[in-house]
Amino acid sequence: MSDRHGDGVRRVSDRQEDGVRRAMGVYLIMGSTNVPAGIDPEDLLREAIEGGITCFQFREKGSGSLAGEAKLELAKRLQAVCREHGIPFIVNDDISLAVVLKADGVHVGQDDEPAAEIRARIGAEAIIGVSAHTVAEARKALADGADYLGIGPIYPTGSKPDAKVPQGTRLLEELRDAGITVPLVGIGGITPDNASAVIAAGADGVSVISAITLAPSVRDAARQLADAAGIVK
Ligand SMILES: Cc1ncc(COP(=O)(O)OP(=O)(O)O)c(N)n1
Ligand SMILES: Cc1nc(C(=O)O)sc1CCOP(=O)(O)O
Ligand SMILES: [Mg+2]
Repeated sequence: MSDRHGDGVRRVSDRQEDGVRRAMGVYLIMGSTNVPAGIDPEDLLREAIEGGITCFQFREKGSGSLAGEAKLELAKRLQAVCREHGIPFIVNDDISLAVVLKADGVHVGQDDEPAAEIRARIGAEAIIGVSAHTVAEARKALADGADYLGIGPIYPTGSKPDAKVPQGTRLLEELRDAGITVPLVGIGGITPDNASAVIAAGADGVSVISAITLAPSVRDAARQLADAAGIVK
């Protein structure tokens, strides 16, 4: 841990921050409800990794999602695939699950547990991602110890019924103009066609659900997003 930004807040070390920045490149989010019928989530994840994703978030949420033992089993299977390939495995919302699995990190929103409390539960080395929709929310998340920020929705999304109004790339630009240097990832309605605009606005990467999970070729979609994000293999 280090107080590299001189603000008294403990975050992952400089070396880890470089790793987090790289991991933001193409950040796939998926739970069982995002996977087309007849496809094994593990196979979809493997194909996305072949295509070049750099981070994975397990987000088991919404109508028809798994709970209890079934959720735990799916999370373990997907974490094993990530481990095989050196891809960070991040858990959405469910801090207890992240602790049980010794996940690489968690992602939380404004209505979830504050980052400062999460750090004490998941340990010094784990990555904490926080969603922010304004510069003020971003500053608060960073003061609480967030290691990266998820900024969205950039474009309209069909994957999150309670998503806020899309705000384009404006906040990414504002955050960089305000001197905020932490890793940022754009989210919401991002596709291979618009991903480069998100990077040009200051994001270190793009986070997607449907652009990969619903693509005719998962591998090609991941590869196109990696190209748009400027990822050099
Ligand atoms: C990378 C990333 N960015 C933003 C979100 C959204 O988180 P949140 O606002 O908590 O909403 P839910 O995903 O929990 O519905 C995210 N999950 N990942
Ligand atoms: C999980 C999530 N969070 C968002 C936010 O704006 O915070 S948008 C979103 C869904 C992203 O899915 P897709 O890539 O299919 O648009
Ligand atoms: Mg959340």
